[in-house]
Amino acid sequence: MNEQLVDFIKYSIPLKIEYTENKGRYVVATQDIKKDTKIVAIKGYSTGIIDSFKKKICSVCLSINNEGFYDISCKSCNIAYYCSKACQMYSQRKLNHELICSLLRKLATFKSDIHSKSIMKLLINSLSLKKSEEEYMRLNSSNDNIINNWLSTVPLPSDIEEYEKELEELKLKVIDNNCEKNNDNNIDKNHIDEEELNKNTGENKLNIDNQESISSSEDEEKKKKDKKKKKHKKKDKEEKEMKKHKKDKKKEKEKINDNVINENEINKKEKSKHKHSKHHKKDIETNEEEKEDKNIDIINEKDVNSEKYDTITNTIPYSGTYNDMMNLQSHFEEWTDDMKREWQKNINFFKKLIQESKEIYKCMEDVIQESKNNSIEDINMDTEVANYLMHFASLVESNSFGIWNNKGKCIGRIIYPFASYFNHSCRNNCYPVQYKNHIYFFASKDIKKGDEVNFSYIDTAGVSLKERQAHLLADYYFKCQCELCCEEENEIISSLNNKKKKKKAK
Ligand SMILES: C[S@@+](CC[C@H](N)C(=O)[O-])C[C@H]1O[C@@H](n2cnc3c(N)ncnc32)[C@H](O)[C@@H]1O
Repeated sequence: MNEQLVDFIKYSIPLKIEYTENKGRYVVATQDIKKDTKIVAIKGYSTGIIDSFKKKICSVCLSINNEGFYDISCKSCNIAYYCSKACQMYSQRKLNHELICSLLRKLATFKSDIHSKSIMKLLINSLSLKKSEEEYMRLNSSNDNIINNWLSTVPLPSDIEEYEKELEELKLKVIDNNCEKNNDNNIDKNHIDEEELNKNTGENKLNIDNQESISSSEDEEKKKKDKKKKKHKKKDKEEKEMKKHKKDKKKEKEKINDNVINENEINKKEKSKHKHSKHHKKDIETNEEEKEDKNIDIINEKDVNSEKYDTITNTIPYSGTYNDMMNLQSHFEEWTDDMKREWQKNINFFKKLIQESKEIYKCMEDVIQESKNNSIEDINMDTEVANYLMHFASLVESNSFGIWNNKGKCIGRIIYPFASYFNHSCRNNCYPVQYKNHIYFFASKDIKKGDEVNFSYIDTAGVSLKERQAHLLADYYFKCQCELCCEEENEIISSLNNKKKKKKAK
């Protein structure tokens, strides 16, 4: 259990992982850390975005569009939205989107609670990442090379540059083709046909070398008309969305005015109330309402652009692998039969769903086989898929973080495998801040070499021992053994003992 699951030292990060029986693995400082220091930035591995927010967040780099909607999307599933063509291409080429495209579409139509659906989505996304990892290892034939940008969910600036270059080349190719085919030879390079480009970057048919040739001038004419029509349609749609968005905003403002609180006040209130960002089931279930009890640090662009939030210093440059994620703690063994029964409907659906993609089903078989250490003939896939999904659900509940928009709504969940070794403490010495696909841990006080580094999963200010313990048990399935809880418990025990002694003495 005490194996070094992430090599912090390799990245000059002053942390290591240790283990105790009652608290499991936890993070320890290997040198003194000053208050307010950025201790580490960790990349996310996999996400489960809630469908109703799909247009507000780039499914690759997790940029949130707080003002409007992203309009680049996978036309086949209409589930994955992107902030840029580079992210769209990244999703197709490196994240195996086409393997899960139809699964995501079907999952969106399944009637279940958003909590369970986001877990199933997270598992599907993770399985496609596992396929990417296998592909990468096959091509590089070395496990050591696994520590590579290639595996990370988010493209690095260099990846985006590479794709943008490809996109430029693609543009030039299309222009060249047009020039060759068009006798007039008077196509303005700056007015590159977006449709043409989309055709070549579109889902499931991204093949730069295999460009369609341009047909006769009649076809050209027809294409132009179609294009105009499409443009009008798109414009209409955008206008409608804008109007709706404005209407919603107006309503929201009216609501705020009703309460005689302005937006600034709300933000201020939220910021002071919600410090941290671990999330639990309820966050997802109640995401449509303003939440009472979420822990979130909302950071604005100005802060984000400061050095404090760079992803170079003290950063682990890869997000871990599927196995790193599955190595995390789950509390499935403590699930009651009732909890298992609640999942039955999801299990039946999920079993059928994954069979729709041969590759993903095979991947599922492999991971189950690996976890059971048994030959596939001796495995009852029906039972094992059910157990695997519930075990995964428990793992997600214990380890995932909420993704929040600037209104404090939980719009999805994310797993950062290497951030999951931080234990909870009601007397924490660090706090996390999330931005895009990274989580940053900052010291909230001076930390001494050898101290445990921990953050608070819940709001603890002014909350009694009994309430804190009940909250953690109900939402995170553990009895808190932090320093503060142990101290307070000991105080209660010794005062009870004193009372008993006094009674006896009388
Ligand atoms: C995100 S994980 C933290 C890493 C975990 N200890 C491990 O070994 O993987 C959360 C789990 O760690 C354990 N844990 C975290 N903080 C704890 C605490 N203060 N007291 C007891 N157990 C704790 C609980 O089992 C909890 O479900």
